[in-house]
Amino acid sequence: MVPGVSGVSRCDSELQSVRFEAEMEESGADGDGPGLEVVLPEEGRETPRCPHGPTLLFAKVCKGGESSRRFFACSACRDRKDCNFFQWEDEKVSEARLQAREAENRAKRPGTAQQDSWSRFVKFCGLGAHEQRFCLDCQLLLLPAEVASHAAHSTRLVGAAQLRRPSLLLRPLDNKKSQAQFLFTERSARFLLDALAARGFSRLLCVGAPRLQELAKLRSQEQDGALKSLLLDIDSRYAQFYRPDEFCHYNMFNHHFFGGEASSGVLRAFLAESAGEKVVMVADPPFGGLVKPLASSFSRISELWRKLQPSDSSAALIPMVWIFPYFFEPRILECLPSLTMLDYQVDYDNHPLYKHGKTGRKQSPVRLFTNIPAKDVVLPKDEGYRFCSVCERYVWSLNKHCSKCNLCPSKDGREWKHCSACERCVKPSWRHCQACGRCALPDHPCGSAHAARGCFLCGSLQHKRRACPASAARRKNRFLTEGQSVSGENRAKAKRKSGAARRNRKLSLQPVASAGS
Ligand SMILES: C[S@@+](CC[C@H](N)C(=O)[O-])C[C@H]1O[C@@H](n2cnc3c(N)ncnc32)[C@H](O)[C@@H]1O
Ligand SMILES: [Zn+2]
Ligand SMILES: [Zn+2]
Ligand SMILES: [Zn+2]
Ligand SMILES: [Zn+2]
Ligand SMILES: [Zn+2]
Ligand SMILES: [Zn+2]
Repeated sequence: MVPGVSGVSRCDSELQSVRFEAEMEESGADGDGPGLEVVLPEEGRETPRCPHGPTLLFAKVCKGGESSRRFFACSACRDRKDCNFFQWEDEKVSEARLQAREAENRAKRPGTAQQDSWSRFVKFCGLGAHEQRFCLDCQLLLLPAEVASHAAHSTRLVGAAQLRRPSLLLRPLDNKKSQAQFLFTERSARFLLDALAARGFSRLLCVGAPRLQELAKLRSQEQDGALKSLLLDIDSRYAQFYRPDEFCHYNMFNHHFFGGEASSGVLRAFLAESAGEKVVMVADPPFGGLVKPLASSFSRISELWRKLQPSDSSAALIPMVWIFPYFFEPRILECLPSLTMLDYQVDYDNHPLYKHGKTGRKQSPVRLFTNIPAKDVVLPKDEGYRFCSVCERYVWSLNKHCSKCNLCPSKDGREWKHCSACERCVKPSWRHCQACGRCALPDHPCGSAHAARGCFLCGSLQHKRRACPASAARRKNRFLTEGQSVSGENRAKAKRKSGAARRNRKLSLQPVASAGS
């Protein structure tokens, strides 16, 4: 059976959404407003399942804090083509439909167990050089008996070097033709590995970071296996290249292991063996904005790690590096307050925009969020980073320390300037507007409702939605909420029913994080 490439669809709209967020951020919009929210249920409450594991519960937040009829949808796929699961929260589902759904979930579950993939790989490695064929159409290493059935496909010979670099061999996942599976440049991957090795970490848990895993493995082979790594990723093509203890087919939006107990046991064993060895998690999720479900999964990994540590361990979170755009900083810190954002700009080989060395808008917006003390993560001087002894962290060259704010204020890599009226540093393109009483872009809609916009829920100008007491009360209800965009016919139906389809289409590109300014 051909290992399926299970739906990784969040990424295509990510590029759009990241661009849009950058624009929104530039315009000073803060991302508060009406939107779809993910509601993480109380522990123990089961949600219906799609082929990608437990679904998430979505609610549309309306003005006044009311939320509309809630529905379940796929946690991993944004595109209906990849997963069209839809169910109203209060919908009664017939036994027949439940059974049909079960059958569909089973059928769509990738059929190749990790162990089978590994024995195929061992067989493949034992073949002669002229027999080692990879099918480009099916993205599959072919055993001799399978070659005939791929005769009409494009295939190529692969050697040991390619087998060690699956991220170069496999086509980066995309959908709607935009590049989606953004792979680290050698510069960024090498920096991460060096920085973590310098802190004494010898076990690397790569969540959604296949290239980091393969470079860690190569490095380990050069260093007598000193570095151990485990990859958790939804892209099951990687199963072809790794031992069962090196890869788990995993959904990071709901902490779901497609391989069941056997697979979650691999993570447990990896974390358990780490007693005495320092383990670090590096996660590079798609930039879609599901911060709270991600934080929840990372917290569950942390919980497992903590239980396996010697009893004197009091750390709440596993040492981690969460790689995400800087404008998600408020959202990430709201969920995991022990993380700090570092100035290091992560760049990607196959990203059309964000390349190292560019300036202004072309700089990568992707940063590291970590609970490793910032002063211990040495950012490379030759790339333009320096140490700020007041802030006790390494910062980007243009991030100048402001003595009035007493910090290095820049988030986006540009040099920010202090506004004495606002009593804070702002982006270089902003000007202080007397009418609005705050800094904004020169062409902002001055004095309009937009400029003076207060809390979306209660209308107060004193706070934004996230700080609204109404919103806090909702959270007290032991639900976590999260801005999220959803697409798909069924979901669009839900929006139309609530009379907001047009507005929400706009919202599907709306930032869920504030600009951090
Ligand atoms: C932005 S790419 C990061 C790749 C990383 N920069 C590297 O070079 O190793 C996102 C990764 O997350 C994976 N991914 C996407 N959705 C996922 C999900 N729901 N659960 C787990 N992994 C997912 C993708 O397959 C991809 O490998
Ligand atoms: Zn699904
Ligand atoms: Zn094929
Ligand atoms: Zn400083
Ligand atoms: Zn300042
Ligand atoms: Zn100002
Ligand atoms: Zn104004």
